[in-house]
Amino acid sequence: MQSEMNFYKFDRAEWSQFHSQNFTSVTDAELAQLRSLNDEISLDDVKTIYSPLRHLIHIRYEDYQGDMFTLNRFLGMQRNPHTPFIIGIAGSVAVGKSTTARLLQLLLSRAYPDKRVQQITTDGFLYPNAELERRGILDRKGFPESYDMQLLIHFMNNVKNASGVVRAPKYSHQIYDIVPDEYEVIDRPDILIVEGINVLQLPSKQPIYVSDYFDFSIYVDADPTLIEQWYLERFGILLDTAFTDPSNYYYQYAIGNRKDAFDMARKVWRDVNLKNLKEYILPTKTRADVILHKTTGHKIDHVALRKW
Ligand SMILES: Nc1ncnc2c1ncn2[C@@H]1O[C@H](COP(=O)(O)OP(=O)(O)OP(=O)(O)O)[C@@H](O)[C@H]1O
Ligand SMILES: CC(C)(CO)[C@@H](O)C(=O)NCCC(=O)O
Repeated sequence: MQSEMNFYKFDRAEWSQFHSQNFTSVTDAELAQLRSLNDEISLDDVKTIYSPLRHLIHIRYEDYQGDMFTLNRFLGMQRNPHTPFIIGIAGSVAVGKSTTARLLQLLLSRAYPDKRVQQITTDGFLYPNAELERRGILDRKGFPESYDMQLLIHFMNNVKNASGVVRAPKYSHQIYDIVPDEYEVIDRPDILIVEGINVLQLPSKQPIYVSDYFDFSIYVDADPTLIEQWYLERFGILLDTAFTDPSNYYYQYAIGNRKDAFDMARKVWRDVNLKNLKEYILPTKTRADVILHKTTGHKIDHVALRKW
């Protein structure tokens, strides 16, 4: 907790007070849509936690647009370049970053029907397995050296410069690799949500951080014992869906002994993802603007807001 000394801390009841009087709260239709996104999401969290969070993002987005306007006025530019507002979401493997990103995308799309809100994960910037193998780091997937950071920075730069449609490589958990010749397309969004374990990390060689492109950032936090449980639950789901597909990375595990498969997953959690969390991900927590702390059942019990 000492490491979060530059944060205001709120429990659920306190945080829920930060609703705006003049900004619509989450509607029943939105709640229904969120249910279809992930039927485990607590609708109470959406009202209590995400609605005030959306309000905070709304204020920051307005300020950002004001700053862009001021800059253009100084530069004597006639037209506002379409520079997107970028939100970063960091946290451990399997803590729920992509679920949080999808939830925010939906809530922000609803708040701004005439704006384009897109989402992307940095998983696509991992080197393909063949390249990881060539470098002798296949067992370091997710660690800083397993990402093509130069490509990621280049991507962020193109998105921020609004230079047109930008493509990003695509990662698949099913094949456990980069999908050849398939891309995510980022098409001049007004708001882009970038989610990944590495988004608040400092660069090893590059002069610029991924977070230099962020206008707002969130860290999703939880006790590692709980995250391990979520990781294993998701592993179970991956196994259940791999049975019928021999091209699925998990197929051999799916048709084999289930206990052996889970023993293997527990080992990968301990030796790769937990290690990565402790060494490289957790130290980035206090760089975020907001920390969402989750407890059992993914319920958010605390929110921390950066003071300065
Ligand atoms: N708010 C939530 N409520 C219920 N279940 C959730 C919630 N967030 C995440 N989960 C579940 O937890 C697991 C991990 O979530 P998710 O895939 O979003 O994590 P992630 O941080 O994006 O992981 P990775 O970095 O490996 O891609 C999934 O099985 C997901 O369904
Ligand atoms: C793709 C990442 C790195 C991040 O999402 C992660 O899901 C992963 O695959 N980690 C490597 C170890 C493992 O198989 O869980």
